[in-house]
Amino acid sequence: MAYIKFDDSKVSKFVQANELPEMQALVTAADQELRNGTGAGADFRGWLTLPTDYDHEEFARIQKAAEKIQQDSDVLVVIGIGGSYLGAKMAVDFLNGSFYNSKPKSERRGVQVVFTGNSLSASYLKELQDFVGDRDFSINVISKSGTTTEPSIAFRIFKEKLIKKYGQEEASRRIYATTDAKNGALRQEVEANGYESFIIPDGVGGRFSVLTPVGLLPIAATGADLNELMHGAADAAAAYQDADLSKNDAYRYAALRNILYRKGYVTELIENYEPNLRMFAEWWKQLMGESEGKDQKGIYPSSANFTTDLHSLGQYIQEGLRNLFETVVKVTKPPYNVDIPMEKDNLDGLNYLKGQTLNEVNDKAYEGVVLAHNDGGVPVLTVEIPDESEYSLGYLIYFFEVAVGISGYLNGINPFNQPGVEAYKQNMFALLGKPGYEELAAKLKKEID
Ligand SMILES: O=P(O)(O)OC[C@H]1O[C@](O)(CO)[C@@H](O)[C@@H]1O
Repeated sequence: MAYIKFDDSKVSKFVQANELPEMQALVTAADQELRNGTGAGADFRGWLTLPTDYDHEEFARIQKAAEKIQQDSDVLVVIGIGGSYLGAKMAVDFLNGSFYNSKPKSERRGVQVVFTGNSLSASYLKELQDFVGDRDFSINVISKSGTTTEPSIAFRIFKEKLIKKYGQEEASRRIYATTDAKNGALRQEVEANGYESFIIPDGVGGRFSVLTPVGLLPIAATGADLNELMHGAADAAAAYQDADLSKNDAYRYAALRNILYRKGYVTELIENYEPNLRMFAEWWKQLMGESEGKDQKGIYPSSANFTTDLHSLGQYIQEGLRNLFETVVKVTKPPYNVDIPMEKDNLDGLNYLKGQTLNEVNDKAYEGVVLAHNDGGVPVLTVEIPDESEYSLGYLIYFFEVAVGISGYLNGINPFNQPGVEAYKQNMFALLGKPGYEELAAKLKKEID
């Protein structure tokens, strides 16, 4: 039986029986492009084999570094943006729950892990500095280029704090840099100051890098089991190899979302019923959006957190513009369950829930929502994982990574580049007065005035 249960029964009202088989030839062609490297962006397929083909010496070094951090620090400050942030944050939340950082030390497997360098908010940076306060801390700065503005500024600020507290030598021992093997500003700084460093492999783009040191060091710092994470991803890599749509649910998901897209369902909402999967949605949005939104086409990836958003977005999903479809990531057995107390007076009328746990109530909400939204004209796909273990997360990550590779080729784009991200950066550099941008600065100034 498949480890991830993929349920597409709630798209049958919207997709004719012949449509999926008709996609098989295209999926087979997309599979060949992906596997044989004949598709666009082929140099960035390193993630395909990553779960089994990684640097084991470096993997062991990451675990050692995490142990050292756990011994000498209360907090690990992780600095990065985009693919150098979202995967790590998503995994830390998924595996450790919503209140991990607030738990007393004795109830945590690892150190507190906080994230910065993912915005230009001075207030956030200040609040985070105050949060770290006088406590012992280390830094994991993550940047392939080393020149991305947001993490570069945050790194300067936390590096200054680290040097003030420990002096240059000890500060250098508390900085872990995850960056390119040879190139970039951060690599230069590593060489100059002797920081311990980990490598972002060349063939793995930022949004596919969660199973590289980019994600692995912050995850390990929380005490999570990296071997199980990689094991889950490796088993998924083996499970999702067959191009046959009847045997490969990740490919089936890719094909169905393309069928829906061509009918006008141009927005996909990734949904969860567990708050610690909120960041999973953010990771998925980058994976899908940066991979597919190009050449003036692509599904717009959005998200909703249930049941919370049923009381805000629920109205729109039920009755708004009919261009939405939903993909629910469902957890069969969340880590905890809660009994609902019965009250003698039953003033709120809740005693009808007698004998039902909160997880059962949540499951009924899911079932009710799927039926209601389906009736309202919204196709719903469900990707169900058994639990919130490291193994399941590794499996799930790979499911969506391989699906977006196939999906991108089905839609005739290069799923592995992100040229559009540069546009705002160029303008920002010009407006900030960065040397080399004088001409653009003059042009923008005219437009602004
Ligand atoms: O790791 P870097 O070079 O700081 O880049 C950060 C992120 O910026 C992007 O290049 C564009 O958003 C992402 O793909 C990448 O993950």
